[in-house]
Amino acid sequence: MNVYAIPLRNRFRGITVREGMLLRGPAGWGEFCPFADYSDAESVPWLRAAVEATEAGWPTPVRDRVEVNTTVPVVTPEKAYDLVRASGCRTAKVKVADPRSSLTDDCDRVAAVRDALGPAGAIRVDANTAWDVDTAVRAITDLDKAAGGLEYAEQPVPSIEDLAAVRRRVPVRIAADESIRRAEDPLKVAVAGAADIAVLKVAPLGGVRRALEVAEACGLPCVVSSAVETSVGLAAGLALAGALPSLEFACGLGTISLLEGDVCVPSLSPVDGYLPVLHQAPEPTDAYPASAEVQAAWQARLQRVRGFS
Ligand SMILES: O=C(O)CCC(=O)C1=CC=C[C@@H](O)[C@@H]1C(=O)O
Ligand SMILES: [Mg+2]
Repeated sequence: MNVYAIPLRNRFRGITVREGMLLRGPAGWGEFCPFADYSDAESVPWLRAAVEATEAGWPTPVRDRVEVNTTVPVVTPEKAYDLVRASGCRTAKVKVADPRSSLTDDCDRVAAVRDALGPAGAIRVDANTAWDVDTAVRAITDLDKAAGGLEYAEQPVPSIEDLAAVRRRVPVRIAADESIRRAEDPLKVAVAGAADIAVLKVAPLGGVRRALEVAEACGLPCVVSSAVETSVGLAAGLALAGALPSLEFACGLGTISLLEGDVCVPSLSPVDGYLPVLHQAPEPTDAYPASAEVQAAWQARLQRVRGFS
């Protein structure tokens, strides 16, 4: 059992260091890494996903590689341009609506990403629930213009009803992320009608098999996205993307470059915009060990979450 602490290259989701635990079992390695804002109860699916990887392994895939997007944090337009060019990806997901970034900043970042991708590239934005309906309509309209066309806007507003309201008022596709991953029962979320695309993350949904059930239940095209894990957790995301019956859009699994380093050598880093579907997570090294204090805190968290399940 390893506990890692890996600095992020740029602040992302309000964090500057990614921490988590790597667990090993008969089927291989799994990753347990709920973000700090997930309660013990909310972390139960994250543990189930790790245990699926260590005890059961993953279902047989139907494809052997997955196209991925590069993820652009809240950075300057120059940096956004360089990140996209360096990624080799044809799709970029741009974080917007951060408290440290105005709509004009967001439009400038998105325009720089268009320059970097060229006209054939696809740009999606993710507002992580930050807007109300009117703000979302205005912002999506402006961002769509700055991007020369958006592929979709991810979770512009918090509630399903508001997603539906925004969707009726903009010509851009709407994707649901938090509405699914933070729902009490993701199998029962009625996103059809409120969104065009479902974003699925293996860990908060409780594993690859469970995420496949959510995909079937929601009846929407799916995009598999990471929870900014090491290559061990990314392999689980790739197992889901590999097993989905159909996959129309690039997946948000090209996130290893958000971290300063990885526990696996080589890393699951996209080549020419694609990642391979693996049958098991790659073997981690003990790189980026967390301090004794952080290790103890994760051991305690694991025990508490085990007690919940
Ligand atoms: O989807 C991607 O391109 C990368 C993953 C990503 O953006 C996220 C991962 C984990 C937590 C999130 O705040 C964020 C998201 O909201 O999609
Ligand atoms: Mg999102």
